[in-house]
Amino acid sequence: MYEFGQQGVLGCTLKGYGCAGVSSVAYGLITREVEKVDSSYRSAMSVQSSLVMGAIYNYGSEDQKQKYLPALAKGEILGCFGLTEPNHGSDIGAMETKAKFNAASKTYTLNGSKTWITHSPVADICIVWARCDDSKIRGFIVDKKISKKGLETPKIEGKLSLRASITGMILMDNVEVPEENLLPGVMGMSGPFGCLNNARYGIAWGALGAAETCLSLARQYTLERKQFGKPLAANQLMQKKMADMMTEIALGLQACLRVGRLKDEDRICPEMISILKRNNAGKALEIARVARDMLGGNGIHDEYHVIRHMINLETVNTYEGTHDVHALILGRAITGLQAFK
Ligand SMILES: Cc1cc2nc3c(=O)[nH]c(=O)nc-3n(C[C@H](O)[C@H](O)[C@H](O)COP(=O)(O)OP(=O)(O)OC[C@H]3O[C@@H](n4cnc5c(N)ncnc54)[C@H](O)[C@@H]3O)c2cc1C
Repeated sequence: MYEFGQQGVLGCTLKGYGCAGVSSVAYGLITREVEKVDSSYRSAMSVQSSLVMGAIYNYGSEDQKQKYLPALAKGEILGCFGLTEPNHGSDIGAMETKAKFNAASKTYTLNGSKTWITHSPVADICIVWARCDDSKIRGFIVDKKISKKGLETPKIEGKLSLRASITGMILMDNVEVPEENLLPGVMGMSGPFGCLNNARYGIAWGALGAAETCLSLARQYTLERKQFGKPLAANQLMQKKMADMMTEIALGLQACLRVGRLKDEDRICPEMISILKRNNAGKALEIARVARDMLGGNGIHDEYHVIRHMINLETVNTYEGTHDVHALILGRAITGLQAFK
């Protein structure tokens, strides 16, 4: 993360606080390049940039911004974003984590658990979303230095996808958070969803980066590998597979470019992001699966990398709104009927 910080890519669309202030298209191009290497690295960048820095930048007080954003931008401290709970993933609006205000001590007491949280075991701060006494969802900066008592962030073991990214839980048993660590600028689900929208946009670009790597590896492999006396790539079937892959990648990138430009003009709606995230993550996963097959037995070996991308993309297709939940969001927009409530 420190190296990302040195390169200026963390929170790079934000203005001030040591951030680069580049366009959404530039941010997308960076996530694409990073995910060509591994989806875990892009996840690290997305969480720190969109989910943690984005939350503080958009909803934080000036003091919170001054205190946390420059250090997060340099990668000197690490953040995580605690939204998903053991009993609530897609239906996160029903979250159970509670925040109770104590007028005497001017603190909030947090109780509940979050799971599948990228970086929670190693994060310095956790953005935690919780339900307050008035039933409204609010965001908190849980600073591990300040709110130690009752806070645990165990690692989730046994993960076969995004193996270069550490994932854990956030367990809160009467954790005291000072009032000044409440994010004052937002109330309700628009808080977490605003952050997720930006992260999903980056994922849409990034997933195609992983797909591009899979196409490139499959191309190289089938050019070199000979069966039936000629390179595998000389077969029409192989060429059609690669033509389909390239077509989906090219169309997906064009859509990212268009939405990125609209985003910079503040002319997007969340459904545009749902189309992009759902299409590009789903298509990238399909491309990775086909590429894996094109490498035959070698395709399952980590030395050839395709299966690593494929298994990573299983997560990319699931987190930040599953493929099917984005379909339901689009279905609601098309019909006016909500199928998931
Ligand atoms: C590696 C990894 C990292 C993650 N990082 C973070 C993080 O940093 N912060 C965070 O808060 N979360 C994180 N997540 C959690 C992620 O966002 C959730 O896994 C995701 O939202 C899905 O929730 P769930 O796992 O509870 O699945 P569920 O919601 O239980 O869904 C299970 C299946 O049911 C389907 N489904 C759900 N509802 C409906 C419906 N109404 N109709 C039809 N089908 C439905 C889903 O599409 C899915 O196929 C991470 C997850 C992973 C795997």
